[in-house]
Amino acid sequence: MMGNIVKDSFSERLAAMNSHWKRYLLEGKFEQSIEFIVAVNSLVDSFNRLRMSGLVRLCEGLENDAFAKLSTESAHPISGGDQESIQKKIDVLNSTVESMFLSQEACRHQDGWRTKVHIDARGDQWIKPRNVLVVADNHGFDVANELKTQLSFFGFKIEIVAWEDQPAINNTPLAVIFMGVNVDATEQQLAVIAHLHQQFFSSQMLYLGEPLKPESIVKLMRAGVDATIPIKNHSTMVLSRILDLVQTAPQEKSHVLVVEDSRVALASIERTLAQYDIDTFSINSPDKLFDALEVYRPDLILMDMHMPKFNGVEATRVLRQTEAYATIPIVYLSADSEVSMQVEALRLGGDQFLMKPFNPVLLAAVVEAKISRFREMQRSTQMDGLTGLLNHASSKTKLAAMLRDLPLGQEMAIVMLDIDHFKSINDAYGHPVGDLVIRTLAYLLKGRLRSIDLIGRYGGEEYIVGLPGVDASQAAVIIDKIRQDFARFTHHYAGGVIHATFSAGTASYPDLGSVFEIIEAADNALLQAKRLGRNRVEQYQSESQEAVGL
Ligand SMILES: Nc1nc2c(ncn2[C@@H]2O[C@H](COP(=O)(O)OP(=O)(O)OP(=O)(O)O)[C@@H](O)[C@H]2O)c(=O)[nH]1
Repeated sequence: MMGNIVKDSFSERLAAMNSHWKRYLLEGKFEQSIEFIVAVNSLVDSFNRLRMSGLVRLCEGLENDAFAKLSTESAHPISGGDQESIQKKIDVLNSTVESMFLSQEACRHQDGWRTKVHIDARGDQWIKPRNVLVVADNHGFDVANELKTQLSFFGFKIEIVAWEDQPAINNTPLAVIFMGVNVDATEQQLAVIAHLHQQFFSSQMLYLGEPLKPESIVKLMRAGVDATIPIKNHSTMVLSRILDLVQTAPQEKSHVLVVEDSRVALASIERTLAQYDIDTFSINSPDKLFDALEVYRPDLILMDMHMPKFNGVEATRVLRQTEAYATIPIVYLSADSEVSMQVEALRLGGDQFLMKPFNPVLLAAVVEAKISRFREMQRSTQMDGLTGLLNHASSKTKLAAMLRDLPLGQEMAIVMLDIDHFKSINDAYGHPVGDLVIRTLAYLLKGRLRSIDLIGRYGGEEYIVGLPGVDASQAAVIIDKIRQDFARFTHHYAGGVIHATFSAGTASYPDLGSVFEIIEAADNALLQAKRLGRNRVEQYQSESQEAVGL
C-alpha cells in the first residue's frame, strides 16, 4: 500500500529515534545524546517532506528541548527531571503518530505501484474518503455551504460547525477550515482555533478571511493556523491546498555518489548520510566517475578534492562538459583551508565546499538542501505552471517509463481529455475564466484519480491520463463518472457562474504496444467523441478500428 510506503519511511526514523533515546537513558553518554538529536532532526525532515505540519511542530518542540538540555558535553547524564521532560514529548509524539495512522489507514484505499490493482470501475475506490471540518458563523455559512458543494465534487466529506459548537469528530480531519468572513478573529475564536489545533495536531489549519493585516495573521499563526487565504481566492486556493495534502506522494530517497579515496573518511560519510536516510554509492577514484553515474544516477556528487590521477576540480570540469551532468550538484570535501583554491574550485563548477573533518549535521543539511533545490529545479521544468500537472513532454516521458515498469500481465490505459467549446468560454467570459475552468478540471482529476496515476496537461485545454492496472473500457467508466461530475460542477467567477463539459477517448496496453500508438488511438477516440456531439467518452477498439462509446 502506498500509505504504508509513506509510513515506513518515517516509522523507521521514529524507531531509530526511540532506540537512541533508550540507549542514552541506559548509559547517559554525550555522543548518544547527539545521535538522538540527529535522529529527531531527521524525523523533522521526514514529516516536512510529507507536509505533516502538525507533526513537524511536535518534533521541533522535542528537538528544541533536547538541544537545550543535551548539547552541553559536561552536563551528562542529564538530571532525572530533564529526562522526564524529554520523555513526555517523545511519548506525545509516538502516540500522535500512532493515532493518526490508525485513523488514516482505516480510510485509505490507495494501492501501490507494483501490486496488482484490483479495479472496481463502478466502485468507490476511485473516490477517496477524506473529511474536512469547516468552522463558520452566520456570515460565513453561505460561503461554507458553497465550499461544501464544491469540495464534495472532489470526494471530500465536509462537516460544518458553528464557532461556538464542539465538533463530535472521531477521525482526525485532513484539514480544518476557519471562516472569518467579516472581521478579524476575536479572542474567543483564537481560543477555538488553539483548542482544535491541540485536538487535531496533525491536521492542516486554514483560515479563510478578508485580506488580513500582518499582526492579525501572526495572531492566527500563533493559535495554530498554517495558512491564511483571502476569501475571494477560496475556490481555487482551498482546493489546491487540500488536494496537495491528499496527493503528497512519498518523496523518493536521495542518492549521493561519493568519490573518496580514504576508507576512514568514506566510512564516516556513509554512516552519517545513512542516518539521514540518504543512500550512497562510493568509488575511490574519479576515473570511475562516468561508469558510476551511468549505473547509479545520483542526485548529488560528494567529491574529495585531492585524489590520485586527477583532482576533484578537474573531474568536475570534465563532468560539466557533458549535458546530462551539467547541473548535478557537486559538493567538495577538503582539508585544505586556502580560500583562493576554494574560490577557484567553485568557479570551475562546484556548488559548495565543506571542510574535513566535517560536522555530520552540517554535511547532511548541505546535501539535503542541495538535492531539494536540484529536484525543485527539475520539477519546475517538468510542471505546467497553471495547473501544477506534468507538462506535455514530461507526461510522455513518464508514461513511457510507467509502461516499461508495468508488472507482467497488467494492463495500462491512456485517456485523452479535451474541454468542449473552450474557445467560446474564453470568448464569452474572458481568458481568466477559461484558466479557472482549466484549473478546476486539473483539480478534479487530481482529487478523483489515485496517486499512482499520471495526470498531465497535454495542451491548452487538453489533458492526458495514464491508469496502470486498468484497461480501456474500465478507464472509460472511471472517466465517465468524472465527466458527469464535471458537467454538473458550477464554476464561480466575478460575474456569476458557468458550466463546462469535456470529451474523452481511451485506449490501452496490451491492445496497442507503444505509448505512441496508445496516445494516437486515445486521441482518435477523443475525436470520435467530439464528432458524436461532445460531453461523452469513447473507447478505441483495435479490431474494428471503431471507437465504442459509453
Ligand atoms: N484561457 C485559456 N485558454 C487557452 C489556454 N490554452 C489554449 N487556450 C484556448 O483554448 C481554445 C481551444 O479551442 P479549440 O481548439 O478551437 O477547441 P474548442 O473551442 O475547445 O472546441 P472543441 O475542442 O472542438 O470542443 C483556443 O481558443 C485557445 O486560445 C489557456 O492556457 N488558457
